[in-house]
Amino acid sequence: MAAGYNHVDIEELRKRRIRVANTPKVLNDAVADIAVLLTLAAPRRLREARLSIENGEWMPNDSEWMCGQDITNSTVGIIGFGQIGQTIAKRLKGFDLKQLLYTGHKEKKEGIELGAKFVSLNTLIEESDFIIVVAPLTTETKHMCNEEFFSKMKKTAVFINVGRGEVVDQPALINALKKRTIFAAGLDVMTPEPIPSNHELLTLSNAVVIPHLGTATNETRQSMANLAAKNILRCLAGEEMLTPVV
Ligand SMILES: O=C(O)[C@H](O)CO
Repeated sequence: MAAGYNHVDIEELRKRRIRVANTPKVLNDAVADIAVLLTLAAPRRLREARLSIENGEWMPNDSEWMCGQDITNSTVGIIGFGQIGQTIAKRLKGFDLKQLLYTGHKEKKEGIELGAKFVSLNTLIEESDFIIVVAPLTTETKHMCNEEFFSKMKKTAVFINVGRGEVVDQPALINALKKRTIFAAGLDVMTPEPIPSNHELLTLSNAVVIPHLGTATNETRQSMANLAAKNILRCLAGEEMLTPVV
């Protein structure tokens, strides 16, 4: 029950003639919502803000205290423009911002229709105030967000990942957050998953980290289960599955 199937050995299954289906589309809205949630939470320093209350450090008389970054009028870059990427872009239109898109595939008319602009990866990294990664894990995307990537980001920029943890060279991200060469990160995915509770990533005040909750709503999990069950029944009946991978 997932859209991504990087955790499944497709070649081996193909060889053994075992059929595989995933559960795309029905989860687009829930994952896009989590992307927007992190795109708001990370720049507004949600983790740090909550901790400040617990630590008795609420400082209402300091006008600069706990200030974050505005999303309105910013430039958001989305890496990966499949169905989830498109759903995120639609939601972000409501924030009056400029959208840059990068896809390893052909430019899609849906992007142009949304008023977004397809650009090179370099342009996206250098010009974005927010970078949202929603790309699947492939041999091309593995560790795509590495030391060089983070070094080209603006110092005030925020990095969001709702795709797969392995798209990011995580030690490079941790380094950038620690040295504050980027402002913050919002992560629904990481390596490994589940992440050990004493992992360094969880100690960083400028990282909002949640445990791969992209599809975790009752409605979406129900739709995913229905789709998976329909695929199984069709497969057993010798019919084409609705969302076949193999
Ligand atoms: O790929 C997906 O569907 C989500 O990330 C859940 O695994």
